[in-house]
Amino acid sequence: MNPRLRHWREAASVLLAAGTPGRQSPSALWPCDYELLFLQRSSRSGFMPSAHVFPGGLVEAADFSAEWLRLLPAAPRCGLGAVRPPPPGSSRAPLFATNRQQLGSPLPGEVAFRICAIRETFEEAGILLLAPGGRPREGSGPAPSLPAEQLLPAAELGEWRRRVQEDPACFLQLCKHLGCVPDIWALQEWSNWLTPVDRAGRGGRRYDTAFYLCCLETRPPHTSQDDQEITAFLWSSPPEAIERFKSQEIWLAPPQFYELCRLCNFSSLNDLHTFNSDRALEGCERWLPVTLTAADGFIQLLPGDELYPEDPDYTGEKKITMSTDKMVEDLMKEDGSRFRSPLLL
Ligand SMILES: Nc1ncnc2c1ncn2[C@@H]1O[C@H](COP(=O)(O)O)[C@@H](OP(=O)(O)O)[C@H]1O
Ligand SMILES: CCC(=O)SCCNC(=O)CCNC(=O)[C@H](O)C(C)(C)COP(=O)(O)O
Ligand SMILES: [Mg+2]
Repeated sequence: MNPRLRHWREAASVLLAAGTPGRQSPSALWPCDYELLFLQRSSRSGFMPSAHVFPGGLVEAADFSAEWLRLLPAAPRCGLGAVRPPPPGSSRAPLFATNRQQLGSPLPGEVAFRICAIRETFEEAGILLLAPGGRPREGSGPAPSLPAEQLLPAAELGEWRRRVQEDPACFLQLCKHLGCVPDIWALQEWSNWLTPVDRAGRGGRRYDTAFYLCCLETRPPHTSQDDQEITAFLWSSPPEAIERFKSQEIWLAPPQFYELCRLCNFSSLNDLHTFNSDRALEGCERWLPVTLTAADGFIQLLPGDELYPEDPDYTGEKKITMSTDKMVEDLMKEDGSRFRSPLLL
């Protein structure tokens, strides 16, 4: 078995952004013309119960099925643009760089992870991110998105959703039935996060998650939680979501919080899309947060932070823990940490 896979379960997640033209921004300080989809996990979940996350989940064998190659365009990487080779001395995040053919998978990882994120978005939120079949979608702007309710009557769509939840292979059957394909071209690489060693879920599970960004040119599509894994949904602009987190109305794990802070650099959906169309060509680094236990709380260190270890313990086998007698606030002053307020873990 690939040693990497012993430690992490491969997963994909999508930051789904939709335009809100004309909507009065709730904060004059933080105007924003788009919202993001958050899903609240069940309180019974074995990993991050009740947290607000982006749609996503484990990659399934069906996401790597050779049958997708009959539906998707025959172009290299199914028409996905090539990511620039990493500069000398650095490497592409292993999740994206792994040679899937050597592992016996006919589909490149960059295609299969996108299919996974799109399938999970349908299962968890009832949103179908599809494009007409046959050839890569044209145009480089935000994705037009086909409204699911125009593709199928609601009852039929609900039945397909139930089938896909039971058997991920049914997602391919649904696409065939509709003459559509997962809109893999609308998903751009955004980031790659490893679950920290000390934050593993029930049974020690840790995830290696590909995060994608998908900007829809339309308003937020019809959304409905599955009432199983997901108990509620929320469309919110990044600054609003941060306010909700600070007031403890919602709880976000550090990766989601960090990504929201990055998104606050963009008040316009078009600017965000344009920025990431270029940035995505650079590929992603794999980030492992490392916990530093302070006298009065915890800090999650990230690559680039002064205190981030040079050789982080990726697997937890070295049993290295980091602790200090200092207070969180003092550490943050010293370190010039990117987080302006302590995270409540
Ligand atoms: N009613 C429910 N309550 C809590 N968790 C649920 C659930 N139905 C499904 N799940 C969990 O949701 C996860 C599936 O997520 P996804 O499809 O996004 O990968 C599984 O978690 P585990 O992986 O912990 O078993 C599954 O057990
Ligand atoms: C304090 C708690 C933490 O810091 S845990 C860090 C959790 N974040 C991650 O592991 C990275 C991103 N993970 C996710 O977005 C989700 O966990 C998921 C999409 C992998 C969930 O998968 P599921 O199969 O349970 O839906
Ligand atoms: Mg999930």
